[in-house]
Amino acid sequence: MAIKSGFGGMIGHSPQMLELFELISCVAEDGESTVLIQGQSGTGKELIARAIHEKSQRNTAHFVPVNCAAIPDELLESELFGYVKGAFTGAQQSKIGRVQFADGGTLFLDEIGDMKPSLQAKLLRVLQEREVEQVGGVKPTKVDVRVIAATHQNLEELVASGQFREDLYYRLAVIPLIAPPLCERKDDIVLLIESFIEHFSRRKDDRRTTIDPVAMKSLLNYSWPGNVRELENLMQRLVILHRGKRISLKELPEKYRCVASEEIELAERREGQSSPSLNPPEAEWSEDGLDFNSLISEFEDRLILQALSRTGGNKKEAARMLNLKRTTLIEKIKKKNLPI
Ligand SMILES: Nc1ncnc2c1ncn2[C@@H]1O[C@H](COP(=O)(O)OP(=O)(O)OP(=O)(O)O)[C@@H](O)[C@H]1O
Repeated sequence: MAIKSGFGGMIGHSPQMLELFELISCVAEDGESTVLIQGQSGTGKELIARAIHEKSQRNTAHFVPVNCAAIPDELLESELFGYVKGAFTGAQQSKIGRVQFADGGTLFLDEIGDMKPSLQAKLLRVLQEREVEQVGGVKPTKVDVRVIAATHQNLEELVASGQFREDLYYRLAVIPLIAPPLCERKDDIVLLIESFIEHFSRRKDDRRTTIDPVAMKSLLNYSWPGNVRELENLMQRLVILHRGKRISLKELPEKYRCVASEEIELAERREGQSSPSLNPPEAEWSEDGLDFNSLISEFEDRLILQALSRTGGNKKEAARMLNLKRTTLIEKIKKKNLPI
């Protein structure tokens, strides 16, 4: 489930993601070269492929995803290349395959490392000759597709062990892209959490679920082996179970509690203290009017403390959320002597 914002539905502001967005724009502009996306499961490989398609001139034709690992070997060939009437028992009429369906558009071959060798040879032909031959057919048909392949496996190792054709590997890897694992771009975690909470909250009502600083720190410490998919699923679960509440460490499932015991104690001590309200302070109108500067300053304090509490004390993130320069935020915290 993709969130409809960010770059082509991709959320991220870490240097790795910004670099990736730039690469996607270049690749989309070119429109022809084959792309190989490598990365762990759940890192957004399909989102990357969709973004390349959507931002390219091919976006008026189909984006056709095929998961090579999910379709049994014996069916994958006819799914990809189609078949002519009578090609095998049950082929009562001809059917075009997904390669042809993607004509003018993009064919996304997910889990390409699982494709069996005989199909790899047929795919190589599509890439080299730009033509496709249906199962049982005699005449090849010209096709104009951009192929984007993806895998969570190390294709170079598969080539070295003889499980993947070297010639196909080089044909696919004209433009290699890496989807970075979430643990290597922790800068994105807070942003992703906020986006997912907003997305899942919007469904029923506007009450917003929030994460307290220690729970946030714990989520930042976690290693995220399932990457963005795992984070997305956890946020969906938390929003459903604790709609509109403030989530603390105890609401997180056991494996996501990754802070030292001293911090847990500290969190428990802080539990008693109320969190700063985001509402503007009550204005006291007297005959002389009101103290404009101190009211504004008080509201400023609340906004800063809220931002820090939402980011687990991360000043860089808090500054981003407040749309302030990091140095400006640090100056304000010092000048106001805020309790952080
Ligand atoms: N940068 C991102 N911003 C927002 N959502 C993301 C991002 N990356 C991944 N997702 C979401 O995470 C989920 C998994 O993404 P996707 O299917 O593209 O990953 P994948 O690498 O192709 O996974 P797999 O290898 O298991 O097929 C999707 O719901 C997707 O919308």
